Amino acid sequence: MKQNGQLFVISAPSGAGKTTLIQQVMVRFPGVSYSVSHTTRPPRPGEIDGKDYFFVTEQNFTQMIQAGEWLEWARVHGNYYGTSRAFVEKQLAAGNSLLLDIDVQGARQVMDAGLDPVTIFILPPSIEVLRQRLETRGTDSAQTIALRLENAKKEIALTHLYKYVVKNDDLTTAADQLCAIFDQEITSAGNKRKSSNV
Ligand SMILES: Nc1ncnc2c1ncn2[C@@H]1O[C@H](COP(=O)(O)OP(=O)(O)OP(=O)(O)O)[C@@H](O)[C@H]1O
Ligand SMILES: Nc1nc2c(ncn2[C@@H]2O[C@H](COP(=O)(O)O)[C@@H](O)[C@H]2O)c(=O)[nH]1
Repeated sequence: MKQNGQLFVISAPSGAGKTTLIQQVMVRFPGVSYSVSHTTRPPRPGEIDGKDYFFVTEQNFTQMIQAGEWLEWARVHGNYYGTSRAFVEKQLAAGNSLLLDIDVQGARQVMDAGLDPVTIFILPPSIEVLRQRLETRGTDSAQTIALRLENAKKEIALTHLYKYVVKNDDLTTAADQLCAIFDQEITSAGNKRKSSNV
């Protein structure tokens, strides 16, 4: 596949703050588009179909697995999530850069797909802080929070797979660090393109 755009992959345990941080990156880097995932999870209050996720049935999702339509997919915290292969390939071939907010299982599939992603893991200050953030957000049941915290420990054990790790303790500091990574990677890809054109 011809690839001119850059692919950024961000993963984090649920509640670490990646959605909050990604919103800040999107404002500061309008040339990078957010890849809207598909999920079988029910929408949270305020979530919009087509903006936050494409909300699909389990039947639709599994049909798309069989048809090979996912670039990556995974069962995360009891629901299916996936990224459309056609969407990503079309955007990258058109020279557009994309940001994927996906879990560790999906990130591993993208790392193996030959798309040379810039991989970033957002780390919470501690499991206790993660619990407080999920409880304060108030979007998940106690049972869901317990499951997400258990999964967080397994995800944090895999941070070594990522090129960058950003700890989200103070929000402004973490957002600045994340933006510095985007700045550096976009500049470096631009320099590579220039030198290959000489
Ligand atoms: N640095 C921070 N300090 C304090 N609270 C924060 C910080 N970053 C995010 N939060 C809050 O923590 C909660 C979880 O953040 P957010 O929804 O962005 O997490 P997430 O990683 O996207 O979770 P999920 O994967 O479940 O969607 C939110 O209520 C958010 O406002
Ligand atoms: N493998 C994939 N993981 C995804 C995708 N979209 C989101 N996610 C991850 O799922 C969890 C839970 O998200 P939530 O919105 O239900 O809190 C989180 O880690 C996301 O990063 C995807 O397309 N593929």
